[in-house]
Amino acid sequence: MANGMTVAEKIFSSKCGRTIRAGDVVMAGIDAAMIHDITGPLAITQFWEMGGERVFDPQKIILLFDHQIPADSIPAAKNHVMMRAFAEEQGITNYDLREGVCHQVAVEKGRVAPGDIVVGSDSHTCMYGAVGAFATGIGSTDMGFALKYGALYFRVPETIRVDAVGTFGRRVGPKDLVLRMAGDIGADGATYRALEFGGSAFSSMHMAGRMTVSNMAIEMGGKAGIVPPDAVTMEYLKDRGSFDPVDIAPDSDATYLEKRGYDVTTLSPQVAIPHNVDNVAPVEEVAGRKVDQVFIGSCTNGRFEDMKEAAEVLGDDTFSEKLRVIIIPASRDEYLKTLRAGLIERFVEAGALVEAPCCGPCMGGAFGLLAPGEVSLSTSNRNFRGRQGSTEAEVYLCSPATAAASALYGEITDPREV
Ligand SMILES: CC(C)[C@H](C(=O)O)[C@@H](O)C(=O)O
Ligand code: SF4
Repeated sequence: MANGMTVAEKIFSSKCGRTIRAGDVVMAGIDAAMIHDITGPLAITQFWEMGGERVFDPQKIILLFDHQIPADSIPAAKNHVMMRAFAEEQGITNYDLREGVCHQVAVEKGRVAPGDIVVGSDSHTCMYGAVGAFATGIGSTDMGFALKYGALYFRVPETIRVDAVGTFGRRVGPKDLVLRMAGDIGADGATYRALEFGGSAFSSMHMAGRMTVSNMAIEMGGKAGIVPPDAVTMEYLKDRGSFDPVDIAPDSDATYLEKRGYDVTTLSPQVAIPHNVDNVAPVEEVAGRKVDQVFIGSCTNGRFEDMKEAAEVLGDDTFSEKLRVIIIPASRDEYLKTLRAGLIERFVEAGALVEAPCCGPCMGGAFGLLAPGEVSLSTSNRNFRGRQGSTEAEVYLCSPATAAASALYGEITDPREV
């Protein structure tokens, strides 16, 4: 039997100071805990109900506002007031009303380090696996406990290893790869497993792409989605904080529950078809379907690289008048990069509604809701019934390139043909 360890086993072993294997149940310390404007108030209430007076470490709590910012209702505004009062009372300084989507901000501000164990009261917390953290979403009761004690019980997950080799073709990229994975693994195929990503296609992938892939681990049921840290990770993190080097590279003889391989050279743009994230087909199969709204943004695909990908497809053209195009860089930093590159002007000129950093229409909470019968094409991560408004509406998921190409014609379009 192999004796080597996976990244997840290495992270837990290093945190617990002894050998930890998949299947072990351990109480592990938390390096960071993230709450946002929707789940934060619930977690804070749980914290109080557990007799919480002071949080375990104000420096390790991250508090962000993104789902309903600016407030779209009086209850949302009250939540914001409660969250701010909590931050001030507890001396939490890692909080900001203006920065953007929680996951993007947590990573770009250097709040998460390789080898960390991080929890967030949001399912896409798994995105921090892109910098080599074991990061996972938890419920509000667990978060109340984590805020108070700074530790939680974990059952260390078994790992599914996914290797990708090859070079992406023109206008094909990480989102197409992760949609294909979701199609193959299934929406519950990795339930309570860690996904560990590797291979040459990952080594040469920018951090934005790694974040896209790790972000969607939960869409396969994954507890975590980890890209072992390498030179690309350290380069990304170098100006964002000081990080101790950690040796968490998986062993060559690590025990995996399953191994999967992809050659991205032959991958075509992929689309998730309503109403399941694993109902995935190559774009050719759905090309021509009429679209009423295109959304380019979210924690999945709201980074500058995504904006650039969309802008390259747009070129000097104009978006179709037959649909609404909503573009939202995921954070203030990503917005500024997009602005300074002249892309905001280009998008607005082309007819897009460019909004300030927030979750936007991703989960149909704040704005950009769909009417019955309407069709959305979105670079976000979920397309279940009712996700972006009416339960009678349809949501397709795709890459920024496919979204931009489709926005040009008002129908699902293969970006390689633009
Ligand atoms: C509101 C929050 C609990 C939710 C999540 O956990 O993912 C949201 O961010 C989403 O994408 O559906
Ligand atoms: S952008 Fe979408 S998926 Fe990401 S945290 Fe916000 S609502 Fe959730």
